[in-house]
Amino acid sequence: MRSTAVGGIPASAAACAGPPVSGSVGESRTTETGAAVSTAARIEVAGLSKSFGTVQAVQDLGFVAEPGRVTGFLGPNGSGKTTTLSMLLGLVRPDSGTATIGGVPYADLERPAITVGSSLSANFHPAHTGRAHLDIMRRGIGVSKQRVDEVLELVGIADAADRKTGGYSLGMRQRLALAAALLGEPQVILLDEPINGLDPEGIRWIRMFLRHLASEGRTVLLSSHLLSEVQQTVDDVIVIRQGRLAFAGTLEGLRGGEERAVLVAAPDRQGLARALQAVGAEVHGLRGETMRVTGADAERVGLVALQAGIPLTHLSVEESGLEESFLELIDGAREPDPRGLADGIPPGAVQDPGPDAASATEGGAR
Ligand SMILES: Nc1ncnc2c1ncn2[C@@H]1O[C@H](COP(=O)(O)OP(=O)(O)OP(=O)(O)O)[C@@H](O)[C@H]1O
Repeated sequence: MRSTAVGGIPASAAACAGPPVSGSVGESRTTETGAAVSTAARIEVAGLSKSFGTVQAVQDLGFVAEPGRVTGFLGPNGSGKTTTLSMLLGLVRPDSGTATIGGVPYADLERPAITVGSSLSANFHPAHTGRAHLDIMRRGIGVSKQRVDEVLELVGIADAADRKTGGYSLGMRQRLALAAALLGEPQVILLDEPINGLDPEGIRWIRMFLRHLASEGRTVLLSSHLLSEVQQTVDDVIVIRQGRLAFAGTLEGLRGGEERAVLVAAPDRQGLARALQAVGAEVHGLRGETMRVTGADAERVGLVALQAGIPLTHLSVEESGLEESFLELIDGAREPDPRGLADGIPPGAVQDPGPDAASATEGGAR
């Protein structure tokens, strides 16, 4: 079957549907679009630590990334994201702790390259064409030649398939890395900085694409050092700082659950302020021509103005303090949020560290 794509998104869920995940069976639920979700594709990291010489790259890290959701794995440069992803993929052996997929370490998965797709070690030979690169990879994991054409279509680089990757732009390389990750139709997709280097159209495309993959019940985990880069894509966020968990939970949780103020402007500011205070709202003064109001949502503010006969020239909800919360977490000004942490790590997520958590080479995260 050759997949048809509309705006880069597969026309049907079947276009990218993959085989069931090997490993533990687990409970099942459905996504908002009705796709089946199995905990067999859940990523769980518990008590994970890794040092390189004197550098403690990852320290007692624990989080869960759920199937059917896009999870952003965020932290500044050098905070341990790649090391963690490498441990999940069995490329780096943890000093302690576990990193599992459906409860099973990568190296023990029945068909690891089919269960998990990753862009982590995306190294393209500059003299190879995109198609040749994918063809070598598909032989390694044992999928059909036809699948190469399918993934080239899916990621929108079919036209460049027979050009050498040495001439690819960064955006094209990102798409090729994603194509490689999708070759085995995996239920779990790990992407290292997939948005970096994409143009605005590419960013819009990858956001829709990743959301589509999650809507099919897949687990999508993507790293980034910029919240702004991923905040329109992710459902959940994991923030790490100096190798330690700083936050795990939903975007709303990261925002801190704080009320978002309403910004309102009217020629009769005094009258509007009085009318709002009369219903218990707080008026916090002016931002230019605009008043900042809490204790009433935008609908209520509009209604109060209408009832007072005061025409409005502006009514909006204040931008959230999401970026500020994130920056405070990563520069250490905000303490790790126990509410967020509890959100992200269900009871029982912590497991005994197993000596065989990774069997592969001690190659390092780079
Ligand atoms: N193979 C290695 N040998 C020595 N130190 C390493 C190795 N891999 C990673 N480190 C160190 O571990 C720390 C975490 O690095 P890591 O690459 O995991 O961070 P990161 O969050 O992915 O950073 P970036 O966003 O810059 O890619 C850094 O101090 C890094 O220098």
